[in-house]
Amino acid sequence: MRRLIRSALFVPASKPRAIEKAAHVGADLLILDLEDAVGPDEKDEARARVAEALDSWSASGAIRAVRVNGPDAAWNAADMREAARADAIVLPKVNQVGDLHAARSALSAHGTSIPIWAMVETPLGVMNLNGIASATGTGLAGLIAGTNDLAKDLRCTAEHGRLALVPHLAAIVCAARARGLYALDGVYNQFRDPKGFRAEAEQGRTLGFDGKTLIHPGQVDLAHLYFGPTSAELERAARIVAAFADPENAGKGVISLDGDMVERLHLDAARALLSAAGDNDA
Ligand SMILES: CC(C)(COP(=O)(O)OP(=O)(O)OC[C@H]1O[C@@H](n2cnc3c(N)ncnc32)[C@H](O)[C@@H]1OP(=O)(O)O)[C@@H](O)C(=O)NCCC(=O)NCCSC(=O)C[C@H](O)C(=O)O
Ligand SMILES: [Mg+2]
Repeated sequence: MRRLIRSALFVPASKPRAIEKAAHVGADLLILDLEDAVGPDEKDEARARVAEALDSWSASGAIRAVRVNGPDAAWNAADMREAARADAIVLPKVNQVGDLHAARSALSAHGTSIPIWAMVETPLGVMNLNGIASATGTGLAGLIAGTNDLAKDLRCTAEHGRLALVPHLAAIVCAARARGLYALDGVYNQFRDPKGFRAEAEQGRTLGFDGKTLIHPGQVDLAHLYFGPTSAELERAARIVAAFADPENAGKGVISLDGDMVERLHLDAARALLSAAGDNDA
């Protein structure tokens, strides 16, 4: 059963202090960024830090990923070589399924089959979601909404509870769910505004995202709070499992629990939740 990924912290590879700090912040996924957080003049120095940064995160318990510069960038080939050391790779601005096949080939040439996370952050990427999400043979693990780039390219504003982005976010979740992939929400830029973060995290959870991408360590605990599971959800799941295990309910398709109708699909969801929570505790 798959583990929970509630928090995915971007860590600029150009910031040694942030790399050091990231090892201890408790994020489920750490994304060492070689792309937008790193200025053009810092790229080579940042890339040279990848191996050491990944090593320094090996005891963190997090999945360690590297976000490379996109296939059109001059830095891409060198980035791919270093990223092949990670547990996973994050590809920015995925426009079509061919981008995933190209990345898979490059990673194979470096002798690795690490999972790929695709950032959906262009109008073309949203339009091609079906094909992108169907590319599970490329080792695709999840979709990540890139809300800053998407808002820029759509020329929409990120106001009114992300009104203009919501249809695209829902499409990303739907594509991920249809193919059994993770779906992670975009970042919240106002990193000193916990109230605004809470509202956006709640919205992301409501839309069905598994977790949220983050830019600051102060956002990790809040992401875990919103992308749960809460202790009440865990207790409820345990009660559902226990109820179906009761010999009185043996073979039943539907039972009554605390005034609710509970079906076997709820039992499956309860088992998945308990298993994922157990994996993260391990
Ligand atoms: C946003 C920041 C530039 C703010 O930096 P700063 O003002 O220095 O923050 P603090 O002083 O509050 O930092 C406190 C300590 O925390 C460490 N820190 C800060 N950020 C991180 C981090 N991301 N990971 C790990 N540690 C971090 C500082 O080093 C301080 O440590 P200490 O000295 O011990 O107290 C900064 O937070 C930042 O650079 N964040 C990441 C920005 C980033 O990665 N951007 C690119 C990814 S987002 C994106 O591209 C999304 C997508 O593509 C889209 O299109 O939407
Ligand atoms: Mg982006």
